[in-house]
Amino acid sequence: MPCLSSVLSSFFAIVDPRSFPPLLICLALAIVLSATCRRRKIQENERKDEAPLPPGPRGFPVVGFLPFLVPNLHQCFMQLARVHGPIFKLWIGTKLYVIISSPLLAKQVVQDFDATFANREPNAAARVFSYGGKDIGFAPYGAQWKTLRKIFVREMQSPWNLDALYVHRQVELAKRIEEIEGKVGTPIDVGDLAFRTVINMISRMFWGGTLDEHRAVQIGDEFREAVMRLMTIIGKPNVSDFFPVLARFDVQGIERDMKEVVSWMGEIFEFAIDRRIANAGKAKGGRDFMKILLDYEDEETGRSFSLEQIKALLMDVVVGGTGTTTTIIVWTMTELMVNPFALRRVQAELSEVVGLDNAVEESHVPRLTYLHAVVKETLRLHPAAPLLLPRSPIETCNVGGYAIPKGAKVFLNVWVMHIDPEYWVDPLAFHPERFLREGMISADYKGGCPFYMPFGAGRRICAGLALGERMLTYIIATFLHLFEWEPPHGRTVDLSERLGVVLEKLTPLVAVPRIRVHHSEKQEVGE
Ligand code: HEM
Repeated sequence: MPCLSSVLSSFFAIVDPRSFPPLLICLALAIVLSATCRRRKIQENERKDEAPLPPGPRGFPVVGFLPFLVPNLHQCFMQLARVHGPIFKLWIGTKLYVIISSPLLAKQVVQDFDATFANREPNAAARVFSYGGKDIGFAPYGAQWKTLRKIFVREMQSPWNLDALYVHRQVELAKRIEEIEGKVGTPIDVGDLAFRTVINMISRMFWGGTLDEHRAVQIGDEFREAVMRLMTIIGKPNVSDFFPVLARFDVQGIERDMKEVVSWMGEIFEFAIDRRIANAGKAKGGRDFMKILLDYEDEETGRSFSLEQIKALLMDVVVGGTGTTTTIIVWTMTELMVNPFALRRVQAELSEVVGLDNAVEESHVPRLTYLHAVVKETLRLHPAAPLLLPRSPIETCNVGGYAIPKGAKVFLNVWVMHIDPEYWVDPLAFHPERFLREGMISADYKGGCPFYMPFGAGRRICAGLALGERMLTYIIATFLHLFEWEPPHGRTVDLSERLGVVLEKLTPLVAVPRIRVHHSEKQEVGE
């Protein structure tokens, strides 16, 4: 919900007061009444529970803190934490938001009270996106979420299955390499390149090569367009979320726009599912993701996944998996371009482990120790989701001596924890070596270290971690092994950031590739 301060202006721009005075008066009354009732109810509960609500800025009547929020919420929340402390609250309309900025309190949420906080409450756009919470990312904590997540994490992304699907990642990466070779010496938008690599890898792992090449390429392109549109819609602040009483009016048309894109993507998914069923048995490279979903039958009830559940999961993967992975590829390349010493060290390691006569294989990746440290350091400074995905406790819970009421939206500002000087030496410096020290062994991606959680933690930790990590390291290693990357003549690389749906670079990373290892010496990809 970036740039929330624009909500009111866009709201009043849509609902012209001169043309709808009675409607406007009714809406205003409804807002005031519902805001007052909701806050009073929560404050009464507070008296009953005795624990106070966390401190926080006062804001205006009715709209609360809404007019004061600025873009780059993670930074805005850091400033507020300096004044109000490591746990503070904000009222925005009738919704209560709680922001946690200290590893010790975050640990209570994702470890001590993990089950209570493993719930999510999707906003209006996310409800449409997830077919009413039938996916993994926005589903409430419960049996349906557990089953889908179990199949996705344990079966679809088991090491065995990911190994079996390696050929698809290899084929897609080889295509991008050919493309880069055709553009050597000319500037390339690295974000666009990374995005196309990731989305095509993901699509191919789903359809398992059962679509003909032309249609597969077309689907990749269509997804790219749809994902971009979806990201813009999801990122728009929505007055329906702050005043649920207004949700039925969809005053900004956000739900309407979301329904349009979701139904468009749904049609592509249905086409691919039909083709997958028709081509059963023809898939190459192991059990593709779609087959696992289509074959699933619950052991006790014999029930399979519904079409909507499958489409909702596909939305998570196509949208949740691409933006995050792409932005981390871009940030890693950016950091290496401004830190030539680290770049030289990564490339020296690649020369040693992979060899100058070979292409990178995924089997090389576990031995690229320094590259892993570089990626970890990038994820520390530029976590793709700096506030994670908001949690919503299923019952009122006491954290750090404060009550977090049932239904409040809780953000963990991991970005601030990743640069907390109490836990990190010289926290703002890009220094991958810190992850090679012995004491840092616990700072992995599994969420056990409360001051380092780039993939989240607890039951709701990223469900695509295994796949995301594989794609990320394989793509970066290949780009850096085969090519040298430099900014175009006279241009510098900057590190400014922007929080949209993910934390991305404010300006695109444009770089000029030059051959480092020659194509003729590379291994052929066997499709
Ligand atoms: C570098 C890549 C990625 C990063 C940094 C990343 C990060 C995250 C984070 C921070 C969360 C929220 C966790 C929390 O609230 O505790 C999340 C959730 C999620 N991610 Fe990822 N992610 C990445 C790649 C992927 C990929 C490739 C997929 C799918 C193939 C994926 C699917 C999901 C899903 C489904 C959830 C929701 C989990 C749930 O609510 O149970 N992610 N991710």
